[in-house]
Amino acid sequence: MTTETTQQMDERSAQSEETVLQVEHLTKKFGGLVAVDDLSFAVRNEEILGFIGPNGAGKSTTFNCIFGTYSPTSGTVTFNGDDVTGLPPYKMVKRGMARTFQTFRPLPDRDVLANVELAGVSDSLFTLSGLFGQSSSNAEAVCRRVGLEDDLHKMPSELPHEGMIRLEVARALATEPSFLLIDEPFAGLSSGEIESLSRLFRELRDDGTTLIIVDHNMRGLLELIDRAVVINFGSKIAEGSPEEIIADETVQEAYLGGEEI
Ligand SMILES: Nc1ncnc2c1ncn2[C@@H]1O[C@H](COP(=O)(O)OP(=O)(O)OP(=O)(O)O)[C@@H](O)[C@H]1O
Repeated sequence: MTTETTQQMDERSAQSEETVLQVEHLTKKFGGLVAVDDLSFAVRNEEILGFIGPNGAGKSTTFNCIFGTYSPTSGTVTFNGDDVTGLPPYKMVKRGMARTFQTFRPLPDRDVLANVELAGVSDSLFTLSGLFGQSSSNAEAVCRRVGLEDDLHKMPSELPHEGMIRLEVARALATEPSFLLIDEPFAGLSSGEIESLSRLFRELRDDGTTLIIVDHNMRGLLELIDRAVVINFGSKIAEGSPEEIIADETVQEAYLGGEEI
């Protein structure tokens, strides 16, 4: 039997402290279809992890199992050291996780500021925080944070596409998360817009937020992320730095047939 040295124990402890999200042997079946198949990966504190895979690979299903929208068929999700498998989304939000949606969901009849304000107010605090104007000043700060300071009183429909994405991010940030799941932020954006949004994600990371960014193609993503996990048919096919991912033959094969790396 080998005995662990103090140095090894310190290293192991430092590693586990670094891990904020651990997905282990996650499987999600829809009837006979295995959408996520025994998937394991970890997300480290204050990194931007790219979660990449072709269309239908199982990215949204994994995302939904982490955030509690779906209960996994089997496997576990550990967040900040606690087993959170199957906890509903509102409990995940209370624990510091937030997400954006690919399909925008702002309240169409409220302006930008009100949308962010309402996203950040928990039911029990609604009246109290409204009374003291607390939620409004927080919401304004969040809008400034994401670059919507000149659009506070615009209706969502008046925002350009990039503005809508920023509003989605602001609504997620209004809950003061330490961990942010971002779903396909770059679809339909120009290179300049991708660069500017990437700057925001980097700033959030540098301020202490951990991010997972999901996308089916890698345009814009590889310059932004610290590491990537690539999945196909519900299973992990590669994990590593952007350089390692680009050079990976299995990834290249998965992306043959029209998908862009
Ligand atoms: N609620 C559901 N019921 C049945 N099948 C589902 C459900 N959600 C997803 N699937 C199936 O699970 C598989 C993985 O889908 P998922 O949406 O997770 O992939 P994805 O990688 O997010 O794809 P995309 O990039 O197109 O969003 C697909 O075959 C999909 O049809």
